[in-house]
Amino acid sequence: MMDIGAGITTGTAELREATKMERIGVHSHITGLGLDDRLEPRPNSQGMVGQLRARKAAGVILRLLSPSSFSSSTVSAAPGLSGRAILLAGPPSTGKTAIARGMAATLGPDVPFTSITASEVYSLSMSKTEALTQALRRSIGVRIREEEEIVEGEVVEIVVERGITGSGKSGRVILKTTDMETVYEMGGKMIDEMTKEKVLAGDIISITKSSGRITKLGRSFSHSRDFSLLSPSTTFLPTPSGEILTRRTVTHTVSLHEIDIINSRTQGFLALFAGDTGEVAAPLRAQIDVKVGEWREEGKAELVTGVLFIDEVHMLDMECFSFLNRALEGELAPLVVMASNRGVARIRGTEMRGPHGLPPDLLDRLLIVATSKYVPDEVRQIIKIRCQEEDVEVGPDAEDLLVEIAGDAGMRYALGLIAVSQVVARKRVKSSGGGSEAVEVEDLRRAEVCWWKRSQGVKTYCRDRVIKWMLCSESSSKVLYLNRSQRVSPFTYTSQTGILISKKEVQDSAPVRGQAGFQNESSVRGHLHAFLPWIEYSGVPRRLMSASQRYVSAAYDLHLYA
Ligand SMILES: Nc1ncnc2c1ncn2[C@@H]1O[C@H](COP(=O)(O)OP(=O)(O)OP(=O)(O)O)[C@@H](O)[C@H]1O
Repeated sequence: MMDIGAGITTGTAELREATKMERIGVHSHITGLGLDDRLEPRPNSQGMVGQLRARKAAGVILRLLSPSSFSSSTVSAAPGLSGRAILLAGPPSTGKTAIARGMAATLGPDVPFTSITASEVYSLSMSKTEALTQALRRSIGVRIREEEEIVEGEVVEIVVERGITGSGKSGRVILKTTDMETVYEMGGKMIDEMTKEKVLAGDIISITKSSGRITKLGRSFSHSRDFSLLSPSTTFLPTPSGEILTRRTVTHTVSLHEIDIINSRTQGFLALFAGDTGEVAAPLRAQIDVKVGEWREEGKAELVTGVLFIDEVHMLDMECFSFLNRALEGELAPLVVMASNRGVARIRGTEMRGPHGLPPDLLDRLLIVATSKYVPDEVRQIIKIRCQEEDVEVGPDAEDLLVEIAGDAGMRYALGLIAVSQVVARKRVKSSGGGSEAVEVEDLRRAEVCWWKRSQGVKTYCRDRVIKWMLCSESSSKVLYLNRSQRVSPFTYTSQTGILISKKEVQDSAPVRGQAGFQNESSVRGHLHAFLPWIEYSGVPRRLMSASQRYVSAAYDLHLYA
């Protein structure tokens, strides 16, 4: 563990050991924002399709944050800025998270990117503001420069001697450069490291003096004829020149949050791997901020402003919003990118409604980037990219159908069908004893039977709610028969509406007859919540639980608005 001073450590050695596992994820096809050097969006690049204006806006914002992310760019770089916030706003499945992923991929390798969903802040183990503080501090990097002493040279000889009892070992290694040769004594730990790395005479190695870490750089050209010791991946290098012991500057980037946890007495750095880091005491954070400030003044460290992405931001409540307002004004604030698919929605923790479920004072601070629905050609391209990513072959007719399904039931549903229909296609080939495994229309149709669309789910939801209400004797709700149409009885439409009730059950629930007004017709048709501003015998507004198509029957709540 590296100790920079005054007991504050950064633990970079352990952190660098962590490896990442790659897999095909929902956004794994996205490798950037698909912009050219002038920050102009290409129609289809780096896995991103369409949303040209939003992608360009995201690119410009990143430029403000991290000029170095566009090192090849011809656009002049602005100084790094922090504490900015943007809101990606648009309907579901229009690529808000995808754009955030593209931003993350565009940032330099040591620029931190943290992604959370707003509902993650609600936890029993820590307060909402602590969860947000940790997320914000994860998104600020501290780039630390250190001088390291390195021993680098070609191994001339390794000698290991064991004690008479066989327990203790000691030894020496002779290293050379073109200019000098030196003998180094080795203890047991160093010998173990050498054995682990399989170091032999003729290898070119470097040893970090502070940690004793050995890195095998390759084999010397002078040993290129030792065929028995060569593998296809062997790298040949010339014997190094100059001094064996050299100094070089190394740079590590760790996040403020990692420094907090490593220095927290109750947590320790292992908590970083467990994920559950618990709360960090405020005085410790203040101490770390002061120390980082000192390192900056001494030129040992610099701050790297990263990105915090908060998906579904409308799920945050008023307490979180006011905390964010203040946090964004702090010196150690990252770029905060929020996303919401809500239009006007209730601001959690209040009775007020606001655009995207956000309070006006936070909205004032945001740059809003809108995403819009895709045209069928863009949907087709996204589907093609995903098929390639998931390694699924789809026939031309099936591709047309997928585009149609995406328009009808949403992009996510169509993308979800790709992998599923491949399994169906494979089963078809197996049972018919041969044929192409490419997904065909019939495979998609079969997959559709098993996986419901959103609209089917809504119908079942409403049906379940209505049945529950009907069978509950103490329910505060009532059924209202509107009888607007003389042509139909209330039960003619049960299969269409999904309200699977028998005539008897409805009669048992003592319905009220009358007329009613509907505030929102589309909600009524879709069997969602809506208002009944009036019903025939009462001017008191009610909450509508569910209604059949053509307004023949409706279930409403008596108490809520009485
Ligand atoms: N422009 C795009 N280019 C490539 N893939 C895209 C694009 N837009 C969306 N996708 C893909 O479509 C799927 C849904 O998109 P995404 O999750 O980004 O939507 P969203 O706007 O965040 O939705 P929600 O509001 O429901 O969270 C993902 O697999 C995503 O990678």
